[in-house]
Amino acid sequence: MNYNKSVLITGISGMLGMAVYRHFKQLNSYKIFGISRNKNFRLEGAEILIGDLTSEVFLNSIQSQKFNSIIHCSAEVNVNLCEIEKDLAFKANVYATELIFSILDSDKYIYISTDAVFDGKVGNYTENSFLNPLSYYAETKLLGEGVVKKNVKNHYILRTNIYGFNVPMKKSLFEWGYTELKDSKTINGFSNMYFNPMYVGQLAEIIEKIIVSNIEYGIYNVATNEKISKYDFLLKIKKEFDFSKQYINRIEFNQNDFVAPRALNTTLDNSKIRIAIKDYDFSIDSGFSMLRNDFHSK
Ligand SMILES: NC(=O)C1=CN([C@@H]2O[C@H](COP(=O)(O)OP(=O)(O)OC[C@H]3O[C@@H](n4cnc5c(N)ncnc54)[C@H](OP(=O)(O)O)[C@@H]3O)[C@@H](O)[C@H]2O)C=CC1
Ligand SMILES: Cc1cn([C@H]2C[C@H](O)[C@@H](COP(=O)(O)OP(=O)(O)O[C@H]3O[C@@H](C)C(=O)[C@@H](O)[C@H]3O)O2)c(=O)[nH]c1=O
Repeated sequence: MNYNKSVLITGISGMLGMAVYRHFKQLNSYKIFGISRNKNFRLEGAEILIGDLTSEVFLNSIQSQKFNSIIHCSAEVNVNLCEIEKDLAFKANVYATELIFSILDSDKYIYISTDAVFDGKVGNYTENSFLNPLSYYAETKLLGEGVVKKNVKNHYILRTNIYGFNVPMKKSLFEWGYTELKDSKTINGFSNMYFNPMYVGQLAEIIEKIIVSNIEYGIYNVATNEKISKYDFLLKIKKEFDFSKQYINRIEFNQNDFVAPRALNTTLDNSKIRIAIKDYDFSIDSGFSMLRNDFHSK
């Protein structure tokens, strides 16, 4: 098949990368490229380029390829690990971003950032709110934003907080909550930690809408409309997947139990993206219903 549009997805084997791949694949109108370090990684309908994004040699080897869009989903997302292994975090989240955005050629670039660039003291942050990352992971993601702005004008920086799942399951928030409840374990849910969780399938759809639109380049908060505590989010998982017998302790987050500092209220004001992308359902319930469908058909 001859496609006239191409998209490169970094971190295509990851939670968001796979959701983005699945979305673009079913559109059937894009030539899809993906980058993974895993030599055995294959995906139907995608050309997988094997390499490490921290390798200048690798990126130079694919430099002659021109893409219509690059969606940079790769990162080291283990927040506690980033706090301890700072070199690894810097290389994966800042240096790799510098190489990608300075070496690879594309009409549009998308960088996935995080709500953790804010310190969570007030919440309801806009794109212009005061930035104060608490953890080293969050600091590297913010440094990544700087690298993007420095290298290319035609960029979208999307600050978000996402949930989803990998096959086989890994350790992200939904995966952890689901697995613990399935194994009949009692878990602790933080009642004083707030966010606007967005399902990776929702974010994938929004990314496509951004690419095909001509909305202004820059920073966008891509979050759901509603604020929810992490405790209530876990309760939603319990309800949605019918773990009626399991118990979730409603407790307050205690920083002493965590290696890396965490922010308490990273809720984002999503007005800018809602005005730019009209007629999209930014509700948590819509994301959960997509999750339910994807999870049962996995
Ligand atoms: N998960 C979350 O809760 C949130 C995530 N984000 C952001 O969303 C984005 C996607 O996160 P998510 O999908 O959860 O992450 P995952 O860990 O699921 O996927 C990231 C992928 O990046 C790839 N990768 C990491 N380092 C390298 C490297 N040096 N070279 C090549 N590939 C590399 C890995 O693929 P492989 O091993 O195949 O090479 C991995 O599968 C990230 O930018 C993250 O910061 C933002 C807010 C919340
Ligand atoms: C929310 C929560 C987590 N936990 C435990 C289990 C969970 O795996 C671990 C970490 O929680 P979280 O996944 O919510 O927190 P964290 O690892 O800080 O998640 C972050 O991920 C990175 C990639 C981001 O970019 C951020 O936006 C942020 O959501 O803490 C609880 O015990 N109870 C809870 O209520």
